[in-house]
Amino acid sequence: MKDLTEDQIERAAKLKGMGTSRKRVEDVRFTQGKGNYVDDIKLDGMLFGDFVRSPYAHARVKSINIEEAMKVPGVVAVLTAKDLEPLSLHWMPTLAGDKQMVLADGKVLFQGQEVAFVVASDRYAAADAVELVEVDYEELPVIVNPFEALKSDVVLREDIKDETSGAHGPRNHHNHIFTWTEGNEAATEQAIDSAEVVAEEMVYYHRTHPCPLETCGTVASMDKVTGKLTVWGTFQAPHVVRTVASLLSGIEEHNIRVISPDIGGGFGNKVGVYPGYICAIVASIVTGKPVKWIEDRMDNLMATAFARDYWMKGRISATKDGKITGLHCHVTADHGAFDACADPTKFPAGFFHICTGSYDIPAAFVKVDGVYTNKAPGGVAYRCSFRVTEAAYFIERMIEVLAIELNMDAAELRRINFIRADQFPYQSALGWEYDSGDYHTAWDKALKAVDYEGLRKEQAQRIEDFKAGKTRKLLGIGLTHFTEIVGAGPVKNCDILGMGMFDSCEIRIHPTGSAIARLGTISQGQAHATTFAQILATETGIPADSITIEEGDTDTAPYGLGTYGSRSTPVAGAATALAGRKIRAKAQMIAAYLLEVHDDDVEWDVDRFSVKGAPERFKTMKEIAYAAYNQAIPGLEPGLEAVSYYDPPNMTYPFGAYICVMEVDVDTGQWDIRQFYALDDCGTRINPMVIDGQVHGGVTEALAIAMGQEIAYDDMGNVKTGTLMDFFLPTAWEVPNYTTDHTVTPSPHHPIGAKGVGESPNVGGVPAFSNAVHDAFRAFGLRQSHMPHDHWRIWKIASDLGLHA
Ligand code: PCD
Ligand SMILES: [Cu+]
Repeated sequence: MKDLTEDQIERAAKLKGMGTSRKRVEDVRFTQGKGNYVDDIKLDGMLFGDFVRSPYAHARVKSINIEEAMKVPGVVAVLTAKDLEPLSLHWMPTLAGDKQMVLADGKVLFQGQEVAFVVASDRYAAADAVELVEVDYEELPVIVNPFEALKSDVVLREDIKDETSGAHGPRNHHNHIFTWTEGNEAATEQAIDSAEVVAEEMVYYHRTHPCPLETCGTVASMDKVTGKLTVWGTFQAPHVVRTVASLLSGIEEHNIRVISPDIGGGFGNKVGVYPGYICAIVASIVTGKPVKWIEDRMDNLMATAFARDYWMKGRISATKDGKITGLHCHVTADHGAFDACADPTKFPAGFFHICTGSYDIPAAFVKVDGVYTNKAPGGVAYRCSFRVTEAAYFIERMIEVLAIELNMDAAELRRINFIRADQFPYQSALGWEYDSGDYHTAWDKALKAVDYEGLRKEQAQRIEDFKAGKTRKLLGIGLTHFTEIVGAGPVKNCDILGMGMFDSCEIRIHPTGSAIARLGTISQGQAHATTFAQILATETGIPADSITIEEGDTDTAPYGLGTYGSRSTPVAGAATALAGRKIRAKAQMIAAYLLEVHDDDVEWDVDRFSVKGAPERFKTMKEIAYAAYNQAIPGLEPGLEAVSYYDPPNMTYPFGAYICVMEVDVDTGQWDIRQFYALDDCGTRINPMVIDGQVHGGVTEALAIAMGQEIAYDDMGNVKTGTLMDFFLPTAWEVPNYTTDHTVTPSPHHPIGAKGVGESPNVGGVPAFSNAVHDAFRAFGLRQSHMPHDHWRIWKIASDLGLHA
């Protein structure tokens, strides 16, 4: 690249383009309480809906009596499955190819399941009436353990009990959903059988929940005069909701308008379709009035979109010197009552087969068995693309266990096995093509930054002091090197219910040189309005401050598949850059005409086109935009607009090196994070400050998951952590200071070289925290213990290891 002149540098700075820590433009309204969330939407004559939910995890519904409920002043209707049946809406398709009850049809399968929908003139009347709906239940045996489910005679899903095959192939038991495999089993078994060293372990990643600040909700408004249905909602994929709503209801798609207003955090919780959406829409169609449904916190934790619940049985083999030769993994995946996982349709276990991680493993095999239990459905990517955090946790634990088996330093074991920079693009044994990476550079930088050797010395001293009775606190050094896989697409193998996973951007430049761009994605806090404008500023030379970014209204935004799986930057970000380049291509022709030279004789210069060799002769983007509308240019149509639909050729593979230094108190189980270092490589960085914010947020969620957050059930299927008294959300009290760092290895196939980053900190953070706990006790014989590592579990580890004598 040519060096920029001082003048060019000055002009570029004014654009606030890529690489600038531009302040988040959306925060002006968020910090002043001027956001506009679903619950802020208030329409004339609006009714409110609320659910009667099952107190039982498994029960037959013998009868539902709504008589008393209907007597509550203000109650308009009480919907049950019987009312939805004539519309064929008592069941709905799930994203995973299963079907799910909208309202209990004959029985309930998890605690908190939707049984009836009360519609009333206000929230309070609805809540009062919910109490008065009488449901006669007959309790059935409850199964909360997936291993037991596969042995039990109890049939959970009676509706499909005789079906020997489901959306993802054969079922071998009435509580079995699918078996899915990837890799070469024979070669893997052979590698493991003939290996010098083998480590085997069961790694459990517990059930948790995204728990965004704003719960899920919707306002549905059927205008019987125009025939138009408008639905506001907490949707991470508004266009998909529109298409699905059209297919289910028979209302033509142009008569449905779906709007995602401001969203108070998504984290995967708002990808799926929930009964509340369907019931609000039906209620609005039936009553002809707008109907609002907003979950309370307990509804949200109990009934929507859990994450994880993966039992991962692993075997990893290596030579005596630590070169890994094979990896085998069998997952028992607890999907709850309905298979409602949010994954691209062809991937029932998401991208779990990224589980060879950052390592060059010649032979690998994974097998995933999906199982029904009496728990809530879901299986969402709580900040981890699709099952990538499970994969990263698995491999990063297996590496630690192998290091113990080899009696080797875990940092060194990683270094020996990293995919080398010269191996990219790298073909993994489980079928992925990693686009780019430089793991050794990142790793060395990370180890140096924390003074790894010094830390190990300190740890050794601490162990001695502990044994000598001088301290009761141990020191753990949690290492992680993760590889993420984000940006679904490619359409050829990624779709949701048949809808290919491309994304889009549409730009309109106004005559005075400012612009609006609309995208198929939707921000839930990620700052898209800030960062997408930066991409366009660099591509078109229009200052970011003069560009409005709009998302989330299906009547105006181009079709897109929404925001989750860190796909906005890899897919919509690429569409944005390419649409910007289309604008520039037309601008070049206009500039050449205005400057009276040939198209090829002008060149791009930050915010203008200038004549080659005569930079003092130029037309700025502002001038070009004005001419585009107001000057007749032979052979060119007026206007300056562009649209781009982008189907990515591959996913992007961000990576990072995280290190957590933790002290644990052997007697109380309390932990204290002394240092957390996070190095992320997400390719070209659009907004370093936004990236830092993403990392802070993601590591904090990782801390929550690793150290305490859990959706726990008792044997009766009761949710034990259904309120924020029991469900751990970290506050400023628990959250440590983070040190962020980066390397930059651009994606070779992305127009601006960017990879996603939003999910990485969760993918890397969870194993870093967990490995720190394990590492603290390694010298005393700990191999594996299950998350979340709350104070009780850490105390229990110490107790089991005999450290409380
Ligand atoms: N290289 C780069 C990359 C990136 N970036 C930035 O950062 C962000 C992010 O991105 P991404 O990664 O692409 O992603 P998105 O797509 O946008 O988003 C999504 C994610 O995001 C994250 N983050 C966040 N934040 C907030 N605030 N909120 C929320 O909710 C959230 N979520 C989470 C999640 S979970 Mo899933 O759904 O589970 O699948 S997925 C997810 C944005 O703004 C962008 O622009 C930059 O700058 N650069
Ligand atoms: Cu996930």
